[in-house]
Amino acid sequence: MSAEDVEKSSSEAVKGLKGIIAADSSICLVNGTIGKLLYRGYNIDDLAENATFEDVSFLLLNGELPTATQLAAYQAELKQYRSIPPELIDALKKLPVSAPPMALLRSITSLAGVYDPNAEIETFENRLQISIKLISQIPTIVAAIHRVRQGLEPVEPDPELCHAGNFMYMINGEKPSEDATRAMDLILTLHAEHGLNASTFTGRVIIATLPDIYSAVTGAIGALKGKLHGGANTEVLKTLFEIGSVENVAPYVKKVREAKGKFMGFGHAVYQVEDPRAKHLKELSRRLGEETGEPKWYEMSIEMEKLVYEEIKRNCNVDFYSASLQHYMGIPGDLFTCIFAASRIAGWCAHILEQLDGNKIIRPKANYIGYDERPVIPVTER
Ligand SMILES: CC(=O)SCCNC(=O)CCNC(=O)[C@H](O)C(C)(C)COP(=O)(O)OP(=O)(O)OC[C@H]1O[C@@H](n2cnc3c(N)ncnc32)[C@H](O)[C@@H]1OP(=O)(O)O
Ligand SMILES: O=C([O-])CC(=O)C(=O)O
Repeated sequence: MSAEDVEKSSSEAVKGLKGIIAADSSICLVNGTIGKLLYRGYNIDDLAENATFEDVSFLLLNGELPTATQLAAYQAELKQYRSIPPELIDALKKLPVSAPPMALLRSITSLAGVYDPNAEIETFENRLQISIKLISQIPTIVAAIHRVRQGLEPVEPDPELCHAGNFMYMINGEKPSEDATRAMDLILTLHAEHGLNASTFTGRVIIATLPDIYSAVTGAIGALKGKLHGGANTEVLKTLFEIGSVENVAPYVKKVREAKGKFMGFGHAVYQVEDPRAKHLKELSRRLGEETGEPKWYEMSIEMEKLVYEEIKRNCNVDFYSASLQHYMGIPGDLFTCIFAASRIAGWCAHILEQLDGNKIIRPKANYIGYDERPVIPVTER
C-alpha cells in the first residue's frame, strides 16, 4: 500500500468529535451519565448555594476558591477594570442597532483587543490580567449594547455594587433589589464553565496558534452565538411567545414532532440525564413567576418539559429555564446569549490559560473522501 493509499484509508471520522478526548484539563468535570458537574472539584449545587460569581470566576482562573483577602483584592481588580474605552462606545453607536446583540458583542470584543495596549504581551501575568479585564468588561459591553440599541446612553459602572448587581444596574439604569442581584449572580455562576463545549473548544483551538486572548474570546463568542449552543436560550423564549398559553403547548409539541423539528432548550451533547443546573433555574423561574403575578411562562415551560420528554426522551438543558427566568427579570430574549457570554467568559479564560500551559497546536485530520488526483482541464474544454 502506498503512503497515499494509507492517507485515504484511515478510519472513519467521529462526527462532532463525540467522546474524543482532546485535552487533559483540571477545570471542570461533566459526568453526563449521572448528571454531575464540578468546577475544580466543587459541585455546582454547592457553588450555587454558597458561592458568588466572583468566587467562581476566581476559582476557575486560579484553581482554588479565594481567601477573604484574595477575594477583596480580586473584587477590587474587577471594579477597577469595569469602565470600557470611550472608543468602544463610539464604535458601538455607529453599528446597526438592528444587528443581533451577539454580533455586536463579537465585534466590540474584537475591537477591545485593538484598544488594549497590552493585548500582545505574551506573559502568563499579562494574560491573567487580560482575563480578569474581560470578565469585568464583557458585562459592561453587553449592558452598553442593550442601552445603545434603545437610543439610551450607557450607564457608568457603580463601584459600590458587586459584579452581578452592577451588571443589572448597567442594564436597567436602576439599582437592583437584592433578589434581582442574587438571580443574576446565580445565572452567572451556573453558566460559567462546562468543559470542552463548542465555544470553549473554539477558544482553545484559536489560542493554541498563539494569537492574543481577544482573538480566542472573539471566536468563542462566535461559537456561542449559534442556536445549537448558547443561542438556544433566545430561541426558547421565541418558542414560548409563539405558544402563548399552557393549552397550546401540546399542539405545538405535536406540530414540531410531525415536522421532525428541534425542541430548543432540550437535549445535550453530554447529559443523558437531567442537566444539574436546570433545577436551580427552574426553581427561580417558579418563584419569579409567582412574584410577578405572571406564572404562565413558568407553567408553559413545565408543561413543555413534560411533553417533550414523553416525545423524544430528552431532558431540558441549561438554556431552557434560563429563558422564562430572564424574561421575568425583564431581560429581552435576544440579550440572553450575551448574558451567557458574560458568564462563560470565566470558563473560556480558564481554558485559554490552561491551553497555553504546555501548548500544542490543535490540528486534527480529515478522512479524505474526495476525488483521486486529476488533471486541470483547460477552461475552454470544461
Ligand atoms: C449551553 C448549551 O449549548 S446546551 C445545548 C443548547 N442547544 C439546544 O438546546 C438545541 C436543541 N438541542 C440539540 O440540537 C441537541 O440536543 C444538541 C445539539 C444540544 C446535542 O446534539 P447531539 O450531541 O447530537 O445529541 P444527541 O446525540 O442526543 O442527538 C441525536 C438525535 O436526537 C434528536 N434530538 C436531540 N435533541 C433534540 C431536540 N432538542 N429536539 C428534537 N430532537 C432532538 C435528533 O434526532 C438528533 O439528531 P440530529 O441532531 O441529527 O437532528
Ligand atoms: O457542554 C456543552 O456541550 C454545552 C454547554 O456549553 C453547556 O451545557 O453549558
